[in-house]
Amino acid sequence: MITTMGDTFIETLASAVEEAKKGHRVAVSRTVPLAGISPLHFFAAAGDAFSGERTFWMPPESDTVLAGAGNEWIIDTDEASNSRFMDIEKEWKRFKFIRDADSPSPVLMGGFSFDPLKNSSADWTSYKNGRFTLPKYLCRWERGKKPEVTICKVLNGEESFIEAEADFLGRIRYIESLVKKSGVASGNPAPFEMMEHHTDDWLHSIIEATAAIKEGQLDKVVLAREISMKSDEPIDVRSALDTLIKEQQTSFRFVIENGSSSFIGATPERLIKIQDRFMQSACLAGTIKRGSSKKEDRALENSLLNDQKNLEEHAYVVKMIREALQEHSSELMIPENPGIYKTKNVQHLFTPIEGSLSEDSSLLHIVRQLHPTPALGGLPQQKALEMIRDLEPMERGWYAAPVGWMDAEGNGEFAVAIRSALVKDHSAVLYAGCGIVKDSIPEMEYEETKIKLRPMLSALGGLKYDRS
Ligand SMILES: C=C(O[C@H]1C=CC=C(C(=O)O)[C@@H]1O)C(=O)O
Ligand SMILES: [Mg+2]
Repeated sequence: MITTMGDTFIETLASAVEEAKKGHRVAVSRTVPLAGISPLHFFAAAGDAFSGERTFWMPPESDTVLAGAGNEWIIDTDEASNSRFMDIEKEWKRFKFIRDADSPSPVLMGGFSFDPLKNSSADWTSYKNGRFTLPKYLCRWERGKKPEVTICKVLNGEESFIEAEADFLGRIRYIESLVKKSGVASGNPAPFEMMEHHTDDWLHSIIEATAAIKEGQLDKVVLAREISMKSDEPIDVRSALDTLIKEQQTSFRFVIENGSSSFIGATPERLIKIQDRFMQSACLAGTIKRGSSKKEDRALENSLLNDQKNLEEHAYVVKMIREALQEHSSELMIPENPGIYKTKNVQHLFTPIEGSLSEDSSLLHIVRQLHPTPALGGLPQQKALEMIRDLEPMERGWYAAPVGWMDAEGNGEFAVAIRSALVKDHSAVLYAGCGIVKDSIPEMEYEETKIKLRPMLSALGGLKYDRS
């Protein structure tokens, strides 16, 4: 662990202080090694000083894990139109980033609401229609590299070099103190009460949706429902995250804290990843359960690969993402037929889409263009959104919306926040939805949502629940 500032960083900091005095919005950062601390340990240990200001991102295969603590800066928006995406990008680009040559770019972590035109629930108010944090401390565990932490400070133009230096030294000491803290053991989740809401209305809405589809009003709509949990004790997000890390290894495990709320989930569905102007998206739609033996699992996989209703659900997603990404890439690579993507609880039809990003495009351009894909909204997009507004008895908040991270060099990744829950104090709301096409059968879609609720139910401490 490095305890001094280092000569080159002193120069870097001095020039940052000067730039800030000229009126630039400067983010100065320094990256130091981070030895002996796992992502979960960091998340837990940072809770003492930064509860409500932590973020966590662990993709499938855990290639690059990010954990942030402390809100050094917030970029957020209440904008209800699609310009919310570019508003965030514009604010991010206002920063002048100053860092040592070998230090990676600072990272912004956060996400967007599903539908700004139906987003007034008090539970979600603080999350807004777009909200990102620039963490004070951003830890990074990258496969094949030593873990490190980027300490980031936004200068206000009034600080002297001496003040800025003292502040940085204090932050380096804070990181050292975290490493020494022992990991907090997970307790067993407390007993809880489960409530399922509007089940009959939800089942009826599927009948209405299939009727509208058969009339030709639209091709597909994704309808979601929520269940809520009340516990005798405050819900332990750290322990839920621990379970998701262990049980949901093929999903993006994320936490976005915001004051007393935590949005947590394990979603298998990537929306878009951009690394060095190469983009990767994924179509994930069409679902079947896992088998209890290898043989049964393969049989279920085969039946999903040949099931017309699920293939139709999936094909609309491929069609829309292909058309959207064609505008941002000259050559896209898309397999002709879907494959299978497995999580602990379900199997999905899966089509990856890849290509290089055209010059004038950016990560948030693509997020704006794709959200919501027909895996979360429907087709045509606007008609499906209207139907969701009309038929769903709840507000989605950030459920099924893009969450992720981006750096200052155009790289980043967003997933869609399904298999997720909003946790606050003693209660949690869990969400699950299903792609409805003309042949959807309400009871079967209901069973599908039950399987999709399992990862979060397991993480929060209960696997079973009964319909009320
Ligand atoms: C909307 C959800 O799942 C989507 C993603 C994959 C498969 C889906 C399906 O088969 O219906 C859904 O489109 C959810 O889990 O809440
Ligand atoms: Mg489905």
